[in-house]
Amino acid sequence: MKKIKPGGNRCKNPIFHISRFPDRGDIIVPIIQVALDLLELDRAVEIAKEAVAGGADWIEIGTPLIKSEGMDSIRTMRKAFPDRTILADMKTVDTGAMEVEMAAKAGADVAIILGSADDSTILDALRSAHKYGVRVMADLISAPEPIKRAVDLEALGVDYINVHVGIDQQMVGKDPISILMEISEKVSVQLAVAGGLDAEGAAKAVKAGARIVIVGGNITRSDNVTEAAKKIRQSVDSPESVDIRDRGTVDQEIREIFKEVSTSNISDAMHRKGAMKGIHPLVRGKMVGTAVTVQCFAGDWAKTVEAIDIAKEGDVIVIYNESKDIACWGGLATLSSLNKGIAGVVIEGAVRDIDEVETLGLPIYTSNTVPNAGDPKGFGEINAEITCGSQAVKAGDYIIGDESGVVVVPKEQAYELARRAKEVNKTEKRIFDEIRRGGTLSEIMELKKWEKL
Ligand SMILES: O=C(CO)[C@H](O)[C@H](O)COP(=O)(O)O
Repeated sequence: MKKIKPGGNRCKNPIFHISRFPDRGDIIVPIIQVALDLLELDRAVEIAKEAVAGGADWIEIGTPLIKSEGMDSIRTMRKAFPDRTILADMKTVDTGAMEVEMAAKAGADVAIILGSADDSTILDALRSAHKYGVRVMADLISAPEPIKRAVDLEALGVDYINVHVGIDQQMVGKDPISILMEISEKVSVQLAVAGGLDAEGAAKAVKAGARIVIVGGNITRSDNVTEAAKKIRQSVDSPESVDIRDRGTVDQEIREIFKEVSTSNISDAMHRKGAMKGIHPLVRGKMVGTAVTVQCFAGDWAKTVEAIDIAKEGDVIVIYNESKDIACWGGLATLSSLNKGIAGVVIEGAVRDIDEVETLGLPIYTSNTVPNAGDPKGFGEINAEITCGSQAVKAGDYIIGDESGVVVVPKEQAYELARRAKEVNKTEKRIFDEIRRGGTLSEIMELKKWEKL
C-alpha cells in the first residue's frame, strides 16, 4: 500500500513534520485534534486560530459544520491553515469513494468515515483516498462490537481508528477510555480517541494508548479557547502530572453540575420544560437539592412542619398549599430547616414572618406572602407526587432555584439533563465572550440564516 506522509504534499515545513509526524503509523508526540462542531464558518475559523495558538495540531471540520456550510467549510479551512492537517468529519456510511473524493478535492488531508459502514464502503473509500493522496480515519461511534470492528478495520487498511463516544452518548454517562484500553491491546494502527475529553480525560487517553486526542466542546466552547487548548496540550505532553479527580457518587456529580449552571441553562437543556410558573424568589440564594414533597390544605401547616423532620441534609421541601391567603410557612419553620441542613423551600401558597426569614437567609421561593397563619390540623401527605407551580414533582426529583425562578428535573433524567445543561452553559459562555468583543447575538448566531422557512 502506498505510504502517505501525514499532512500530505501540503507540508511547507518538512523538518517540523518529519520530526513530529515521521510517517503514517508513527506519531511520536501525541497529536491534539480540535473538533469544530459549530454551525458558523467565520466563528469556526476564529476558534481554530485560537486553538492552534494554544497548541492544537490538527483541525477537524465537525459534521455539523460540514452539514451547515458544505464542502466550502473545508476549502475555507484549507486556505486559512495551509500548513495544518485538516480532517473532514464526513461520518460517511455509504458511497465511501465519492465522499472521500469530495473531501480530498476540497482540501482535506484526512476523511473520517464510519467504522460501522459496510466493508465495501470502507474499501472503496480507501481506494479513493489512495487515488487522491489523503488518509482515512474510521470512527467507531456506535459500533456494536467496537473491539472486533477495530481489528477488522486495521486489516482493511484504514490509517487511523477513532475510539469515539458521541456527544449524546456522553450525556448518559458513557466514556471512551475503558474501550480504548481494550482496543489498544488488540491493534497496532494509530488510535485516536474522542468523547467529551477534558485535560484529565486527555491525560488518561494518552496513558491508555491514544496518539491522537480529539477534543471538541472542552476547547471550542470555552470562553478562553487558547487557554483551554494549552491545558489539553500540557496534559497530553505530561499525562503523569495530571491529577485525576474523584468525581464522587452520581448524586454528588449531579449536584455539583447543577450548582455551576443556571435555571435558564437547565430549562434550555429540557427543551423549555421544567420551569415552575408563578413561583418567585423571596429569600434570594442559589438552591440545589432533592425534593421532599408536601400536599396540604388551606392554612394547615402540620405536614409542612413534619416534613422538616423527614427531610435530610441537602433536600428541598416543595409544598403545595391550597390557600394563597393563609400562610403555611414562617420564621420558626425556617429556623428548624436551617438546623437540619435543608437546602431551601418552594411553596405554592403563602409565607409569613418575612423580616425574620430574610434575616435567616434560607433560600425560599413562593407564590405569595401574608401575615396570617392557619392551624396544624394534620391533613395532607408527605412525599406523594404533587403539582407545584404547574409542574409535577416527585420525592427525589432535583429542584434548582436561582434569580430566574425554579426548575424541576425528574430524578430519572437528572444525570443526562445536568450534563446537557453544562453544555448549554459552556456554549453561552463562549458566545458571551464573543459579544463582549463587540459582536451582537444575531450576527454571531447568523440568526437570519437559521429562521424557519
Ligand atoms: O464527532 C463528534 C461528535 O459526533 C465530536 O467532534 C467529538 O465527539 C469531539 O467532541 P467532544 O470533545 O465535544 O466530544
